[in-house]
This record gives sequence, C-alpha cells and structure tokens, in this order.
Amino acid sequence: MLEVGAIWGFTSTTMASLMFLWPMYKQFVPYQVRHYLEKTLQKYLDKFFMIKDSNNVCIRFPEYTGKGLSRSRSYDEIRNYLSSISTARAKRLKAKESENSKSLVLCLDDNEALKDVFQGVKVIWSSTVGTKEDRSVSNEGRYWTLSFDNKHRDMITKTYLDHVLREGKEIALKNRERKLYTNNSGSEYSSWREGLWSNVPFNHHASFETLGMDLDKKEEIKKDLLKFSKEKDYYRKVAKPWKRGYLLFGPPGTGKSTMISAMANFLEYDVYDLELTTVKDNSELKKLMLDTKGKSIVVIEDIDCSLDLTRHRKKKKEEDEDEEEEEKKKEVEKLLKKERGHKESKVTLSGLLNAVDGLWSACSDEKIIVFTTNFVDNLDPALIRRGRMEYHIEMSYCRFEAFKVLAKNYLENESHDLYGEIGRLLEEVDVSPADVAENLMPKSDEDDADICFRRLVKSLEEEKKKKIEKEARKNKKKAEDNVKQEKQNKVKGMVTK
Ligand SMILES: Nc1ncnc2c1ncn2[C@@H]1O[C@H](COP(=O)(O)OP(=O)(O)OP(=O)(O)O)[C@@H](O)[C@H]1O
Ligand SMILES: [Mg+2]
Repeated sequence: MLEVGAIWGFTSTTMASLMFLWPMYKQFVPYQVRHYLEKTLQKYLDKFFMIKDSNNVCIRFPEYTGKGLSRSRSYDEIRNYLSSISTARAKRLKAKESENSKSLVLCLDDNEALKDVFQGVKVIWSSTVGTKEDRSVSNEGRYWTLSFDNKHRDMITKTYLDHVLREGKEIALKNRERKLYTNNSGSEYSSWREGLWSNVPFNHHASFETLGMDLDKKEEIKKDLLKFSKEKDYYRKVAKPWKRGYLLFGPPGTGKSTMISAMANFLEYDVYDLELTTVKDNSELKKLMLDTKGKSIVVIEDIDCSLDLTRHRKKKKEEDEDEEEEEKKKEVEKLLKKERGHKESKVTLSGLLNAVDGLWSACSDEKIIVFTTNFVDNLDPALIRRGRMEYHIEMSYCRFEAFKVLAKNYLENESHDLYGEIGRLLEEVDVSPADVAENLMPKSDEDDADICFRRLVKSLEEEKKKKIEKEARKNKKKAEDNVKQEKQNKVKGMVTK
C-alpha cells in the first residue's frame, strides 16, 4: 500500500505536470483538434455514466426517419421543448436562425446532456451527432436520447412524452413567424419550383384596437373569433369540420381588408390570399385548399369580381333580355384576355362551394374562410348561406364612434372643440373610414390635430354640399319625368277617345 506521503507526492507531481502541459496544449494544439478531443471525451463520459446505471432505459429520437429521409416531427418538438428549459439550465447552447421562427432559437448544443424533472422523476436528455458509420448504416445524423430509471417506464412513456411533445408543438406555434401566402398561377415557373403557394412574412400591424367601427360589433366579432379558436372538442362532438366562414361586405374603403389583418393578428393565424382568377380549374382549387395549414385564414377578396358567380341567380326572363348584350360583353372580354395572354379560369360555383365545405375541407384543422365583396346582393345565395358563411359582417360608412378610434389612432387625440360638428356631419353624409383617415393624417410637420380636424370638417361640408346638389338634381329629374308621363298619358287618353 502506498503511504500517504507517497500519494501526496504523486498527486502534486501530476498536478504540476498538468499545470505545465495545459498552457502548451492550449497554445500548440489547433482549435479544431482540441474541439474534437473534448467532444469525444465528453461523449465517452456521458456513455460511461449512462451505462453505469444498469436500471436505465434509453429512448432514441432520430432527426430523420424512414427511407425517404423525412424529417421527424417529434425530433423538432423535443428540440423546442428542450430549448425552453435549456436556455436557463444548460451550459452549452447552440444559437440557430430558423426560417420559421421570428427570433433566434437557442437549443442544446451537440453532445450535451440536460436534466429535467417531471412529477418528481428525474430524466436525462442528451443530444448526439451520429458518427459517419451511424449515418451510413441507418441514416441517423442527429438524435436525442432520453434516459430514465426503469421503474418510471410507464409514467415516462405515457405521460411525460405526451407532455414534452404537446409543449414543443405549442412553443413552435408561439414562436413561428406568421406568413402571408399567395397562390402561384399553375402555369408559372414558380408553381413547380416553390409549390402551390409563395409566402412572405406577415407584417401588417392592424388590430381591433385601431379598427374604426361600432364598438359593440367589434366586441361581438372578437368574442366569436375567440370562441371558435377554443372549440376544437365542440366541433368534433357535433361532427363539424373545425372551420368558420366570414362574409365581409360594404363599400370601398370601409376596412374589409384591414379587418382581415386584425383578425389574423388577433388569433395569430397565417393568411392565405387566394387569387381565384389565376386558378386554372376546380381540381387546382382543391389542391390549393388542401395545401393550406391549420391556424390560418383563407381569403378571397372581391368575390363578386373573381368569378362569374352572379349569373346563376339571374331569372329566366332577365336572362333572355340580357342574353345578347351579355354574349357581346363576353366576346370582348375573351378577346382582351387573349391579347394579354391570360388563360380563363374554369373554376365554377360548385367547385368553389366544394372548396369551402366539401368532404375534404375537413382534412385540416382550425381554418377561417373570409369572402369580401362590395356588392353583397350580387352574390349567389348558395355561396353565402348561413352554415357556409356563418358570420356576415357589414363594414359601414364612418360614424362618430369609428371617427373617435381613427382620431386616437392617427393624432393621439381624444377630445376637441370640433368633435360635436364632426359628429353631426358624419351622421349626414356617407364617407368611408379610409376618406376620414386620409384627412386626419398630417401632411407636413406643421399639421397638428387642429389643422387636421378643420381639414376634415371642410371635406365633410363639401360632401354634404355635393349630396344636397345630387338630391336636387334627382328631384328635378323626377319632377320632369312625372310631367312627361302626364303628357304621354293625356295624349294616350285623347287617342283612345
Ligand atoms: N374601419 C377602419 N378602421 C381603420 N382604418 C380604416 C378603416 N377602413 C379603412 N381604413 C383605412 O383605409 C385604408 C383602406 O381600407 P381597406 O383596404 O381595409 O378597405 P376595403 O374595405 O378593403 O376597401 P376595398 O373594398 O376597396 O378593398 C386602410 O389602409 C386603412 O388605413
Ligand atoms: Mg379590400
């Protein structure tokens, strides 16, 4: 047996050598070699400590699964979960810029281990980069390993893993960068290169707070949206696809598009702006709808202009009268399209109805469909019937309540001497919130709230004058028509006598 003095002597000599060698190792061994040596050592230490406990169970979650090398969803969900706990606990993290995330993602570095405790049970997660051999044998690049004591097998495999995957999914949804999609025309090069939809980050800042409209109506819409987004189980129970249709109608500039952005921001949904005129036919429309993800709003703007959806409503008599004129119009349109190189869309009303609530529309989760139109009366009733477009929202001209929101928004103003006059004028004339907003927007550094309100009053008075003149012209014409009619009646009466 070694004596205490000998042990001390040995230890101190070893320490002295190490202290001497360490700076040399740092100075002369290249960084890449050092990094490799340290990683390998760490890996063997991890393996050693894991194997040491023979009661441990290990589950491996590879990054890619199957022969097609499809990315494993659970790998990503675990990464999100571990990111959330490792930011505070892990010693070595890896920063990643992700295409789908709005901020930098910090996650556990390669060949690192992390402890997690769930319901009092300790588990160890480690991240491993597969060796070249691993990759050639089983295509395994990176993988997570979860190790835990065998006695907790049931709880970990049933409850804990469920918890990790659910949390991971929620984190991904919260962190994702929301997108605005637009459909590629079937004939475009981009449609086969990028897929059916192209996207850009969705950066519209409209919100319900900045939307000028009747306050009660606004609250009602918010409540409706919120209820829809939480009702997954209810929709399943009543055997309805988890989707809701909104029809936004009203004159130009009353905030229909702005309302869509506010809805998307409120629910944190993506937006799919579907340009129906570039969709080749019903089957392409079906593919486009199938290619949309959940938590999204599919929008068809100006639906009355997108397709010839109005013709189906025409009564036979009206059809006969207009037939000739319609045919001529169509011919001219066709020629114009041909000249411009357009291909006419063959999407039909029934194709669109199927897209909105056909059998396969139940294939994805949580979707809102919005149609907008300036002329609601022109639409086929089948398209907008309740049950298909469940919620009809009329976006109307600007009245005093909407004006107050706009004034706060554009000028940070909540009271002014002219409020009374503006309120009165807004009841007398029909102007869109877009027109009011334009007047409220300062045009130079000198423009303050007072100047902007006066400009608005002036413009409203002009509108009022125009309205009075228009009404006078209308009344005059009516009176003239009446006189004409009376004269004709008199002549008719004389002839019959
Ligand atoms: N209700 C509103 N609240 C706040 N801003 C509005 C409102 N309505 C219109 N605006 C302003 O006017 C601009 C045009 O509005 P928007 O495009 O939403 O109107 P729209 O109803 O979609 O018109 P169109 O029928 O021509 O498509 C918006 O950028 C917004 O700034
Ligand atoms: Mg619009």
